[in-house]
Amino acid sequence: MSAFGDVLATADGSRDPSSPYVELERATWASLAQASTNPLTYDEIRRLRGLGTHLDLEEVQQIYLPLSRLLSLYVESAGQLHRRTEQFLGRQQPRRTPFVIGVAGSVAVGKSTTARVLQELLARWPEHPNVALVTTDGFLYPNSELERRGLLGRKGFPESYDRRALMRFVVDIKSGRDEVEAPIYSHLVYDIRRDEKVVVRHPDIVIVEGLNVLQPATTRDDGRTGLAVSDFFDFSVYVDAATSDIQRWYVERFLRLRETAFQDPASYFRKYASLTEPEAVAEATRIWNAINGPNLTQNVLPTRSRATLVLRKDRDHSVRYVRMRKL
Ligand SMILES: Nc1ncnc2c1ncn2[C@@H]1O[C@H](COP(=O)(O)OP(=O)(O)O)[C@@H](O)[C@H]1O
Ligand SMILES: CC(C)(COP(=O)(O)O)[C@@H](O)C(=O)NCCC(=O)O
Repeated sequence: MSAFGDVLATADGSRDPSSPYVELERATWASLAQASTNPLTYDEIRRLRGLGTHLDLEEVQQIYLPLSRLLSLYVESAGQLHRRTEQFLGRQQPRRTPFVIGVAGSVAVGKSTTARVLQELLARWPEHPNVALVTTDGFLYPNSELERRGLLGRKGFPESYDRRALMRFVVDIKSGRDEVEAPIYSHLVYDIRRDEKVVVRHPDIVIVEGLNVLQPATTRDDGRTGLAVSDFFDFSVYVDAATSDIQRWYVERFLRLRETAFQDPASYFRKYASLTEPEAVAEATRIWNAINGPNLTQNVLPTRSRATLVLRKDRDHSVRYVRMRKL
């Protein structure tokens, strides 16, 4: 890690005035919920629980609602800044580019759940109803290409993605193109779906969720450093938890999938459906130790201090504190 990285690592979580972060304990953060106008009815919040099997109603109200309000403030300010900048430049481009939010974190930490809840909540504000969600797994190379590159056992590592295509996607969004397509990954068949794409049309906000969205730019063969997708983010959230908890959530999810999705005859993981519980725990632990754990340590965790905001979870997924960059 660079000297600068060390400085940030020490500052992580600090309430020291010299830290570039401000940290709010759960109770303080949750108290902001009362001040936020709630755009959802109680029933609508209840329906959100369908997104994550164990998503707690209180958690949505106390943590995700204030977060969506904060994000909404940022979107509003970006609109104001856009108008003033256009005025300054003597231009009159009426439409600002979509506001792009990156959601990063380990496999099984709860990125998809966080991103889907934020999508639902943000879309309730009339100022920005069109909120698109794109997951970066669509940008993984197809299995055939991963095999050709010797990367089948490294799905989720930075080199397993078509980073050029992901960058193109984000650049197209931030250029203000009306329609942008992204490929789709199927967890069922464990490969890219060649027959389908997701089309993002006139979004107000785009959430880009994935393991590696905060990866810094890589140095190219000619020695020049390129751009990183996060250079085009207006805001980023890192979903964080202790590694031992994340590993447990991974194994628990694997056990649940064994009883549900893995039963599907089309599932690539059909072979796991017939495992006994101890065998399933052993297999999930093996996959964690071989792929997702090392990827977390080597690639994902080092990007945490690049996020605008960190949601730190406790062992039951409840958010213990929120840490954000000072403005
Ligand atoms: N806020 C939450 N409260 C309770 N359970 C959660 C929460 N977020 C995620 N989970 C559970 O944790 C597991 C991983 O979540 P998921 O969103 O699929 O993670 P990721 O997208 O990071 O792999 C899932 O089983 C999910 O139901
Ligand atoms: C598809 C993933 C790489 C996640 O991708 P993301 O959406 O974060 O870009 C991950 O969920 C995964 O399946 N990891 C590979 C572990 C394995 O090979 O089973």
